[in-house]
Amino acid sequence: MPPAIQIDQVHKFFGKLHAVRGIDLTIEQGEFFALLGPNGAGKSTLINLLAGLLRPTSGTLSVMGHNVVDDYRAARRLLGVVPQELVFDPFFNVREMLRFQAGYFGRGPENDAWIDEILEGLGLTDKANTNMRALSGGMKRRALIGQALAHKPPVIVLDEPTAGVDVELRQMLWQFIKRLNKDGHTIILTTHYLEEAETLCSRVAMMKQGEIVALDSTRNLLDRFQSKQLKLKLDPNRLPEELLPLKRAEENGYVTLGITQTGEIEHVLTKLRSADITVKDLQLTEADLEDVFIEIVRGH
Ligand SMILES: Nc1ncnc2c1ncn2[C@@H]1O[C@H](COP(=O)(O)OP(=O)(O)OP(=O)(O)O)[C@@H](O)[C@H]1O
Repeated sequence: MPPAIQIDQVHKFFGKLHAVRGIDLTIEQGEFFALLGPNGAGKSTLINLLAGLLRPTSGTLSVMGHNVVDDYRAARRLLGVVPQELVFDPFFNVREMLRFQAGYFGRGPENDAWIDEILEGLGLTDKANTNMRALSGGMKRRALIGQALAHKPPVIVLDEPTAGVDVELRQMLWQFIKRLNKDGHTIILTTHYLEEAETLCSRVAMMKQGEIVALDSTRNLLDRFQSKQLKLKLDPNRLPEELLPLKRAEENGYVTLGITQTGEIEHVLTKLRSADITVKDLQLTEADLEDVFIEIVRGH
């Protein structure tokens, strides 16, 4: 079984700008994978390279074993990418647009049941006969996601699918995408909502300045980094010197300390007690993917 995605030593230059710097990445079939990184890290460039919209300066990329340059048609048919902009004839209604898109990739009437599923999964059933021009911005966005899925591709790339989308669609979209993943589709997601990546994705790559700076299971990333935060309400100017190295943040009268094990809480409290500092409130939270992300992106 070929991997869903195989990327070997890929570089991409835009003039002098080295946007993708020697990426190696294998994503197996059936994974729910997150590609994260700050603005300008190179995520969209990598996705555009996968979709054959850009050519790598060097290196190779393949989708389900098909090289995206030499075997473009086959690779493209196996991939569903939400386009940056809707490309459709404005006179089509939603169902016609989806059918047309599927037809472009060689699917015929046998695909109609799938199109019904997409319409339902994205909450578009009652808009199926509405002209594309007449859709609201949010509905157009749903149609855009539908367009990427219309030919039932085994590998689905969602680039910021929930940016600017309301809560209802977000929930609906995730339910639908989770089901597709359960049915065997490989999902690759880029998002700035790290909570989404944390709850949905089993493996994460973090990119920075064209490179992958972390690649691991979500669980390992969360475990590897300092995993707890202790928030204390106290006078920040009186924090004993021994505790300063643990300090991570200070806001609204709370000081946040990073700790690795619960046993350390006792140590912190003893120090505060002996310095005669009153703690007015105390909260203990697990670090999340956002903390890991900030730590990694800062550290490189
Ligand atoms: N067509 C292009 N021509 C020139 N430079 C480009 C082009 N596309 C992207 N870049 C540059 O390549 C770098 C990577 O951009 P890219 O859009 O891949 O980042 P990103 O990680 O997707 O960011 P964001 O989270 O903001 O979408 C940036 O410095 C960007 O300005």
